[in-house]
Amino acid sequence: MLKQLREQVLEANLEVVRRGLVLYTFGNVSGISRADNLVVIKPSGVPYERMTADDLVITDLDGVIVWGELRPSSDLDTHLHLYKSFPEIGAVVHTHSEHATAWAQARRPLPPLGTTHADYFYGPVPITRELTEDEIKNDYVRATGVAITDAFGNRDPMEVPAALVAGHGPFAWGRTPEDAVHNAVVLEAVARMAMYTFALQPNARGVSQALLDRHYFRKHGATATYGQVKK
Ligand SMILES: O=C(CO)[C@@H](O)[C@H](O)COP(=O)(O)O
Repeated sequence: MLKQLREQVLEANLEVVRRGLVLYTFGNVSGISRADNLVVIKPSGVPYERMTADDLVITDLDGVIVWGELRPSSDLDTHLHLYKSFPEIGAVVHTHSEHATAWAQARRPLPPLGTTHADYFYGPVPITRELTEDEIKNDYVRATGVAITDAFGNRDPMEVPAALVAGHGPFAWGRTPEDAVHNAVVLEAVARMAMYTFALQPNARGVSQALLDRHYFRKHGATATYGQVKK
């Protein structure tokens, strides 16, 4: 079932390890078939070096397992909430990559300090609110997704395809599993650069709106000019 998507999701899970974003079994990647309303996600706690496309789990948007032998990732309900709230996304990546997690633990949004950030994220990467005790006790995983969507309000999640979950770590997303991993890798890089920047200059300021616009829209949207014209 959904063999091609399972292979893409497996490859994305392996790529976050190769890129140094994931230790042991931390983190998880999923992808959705919008045509079928089915989600393919990593199994919980299975070492990446042993994982195959047959170990992945397929669920519906209510989390009911429709294919697979193993238990799905323990973060499944966060992924499902993001798919239901952000209809344009096709994949979700969660890691505990060190620099992005440091910002999440510091409860600080990640400001756009330079053009590397502006090429991918049209403004600050938001930090979520603290969850209530009730949310933590009764529904932590889904509430994590709700806190992410609360942090976006009316902002377009495709313009800033990531969020930092307070006291936890980063989530990133994209149109495909490959695209979502790319965003997670860049998020970690800009989080690291921002830490160095503040170490060197504690009063560092963000890029101007003009520079943010120039860099973001050269790569995204109808006016994009970056790269090659597709033939
Ligand atoms: O953030 C967490 C747990 O809070 C996860 O990243 C786990 O560390 C990985 O869980 P599985 O996806 O293997 O269930």
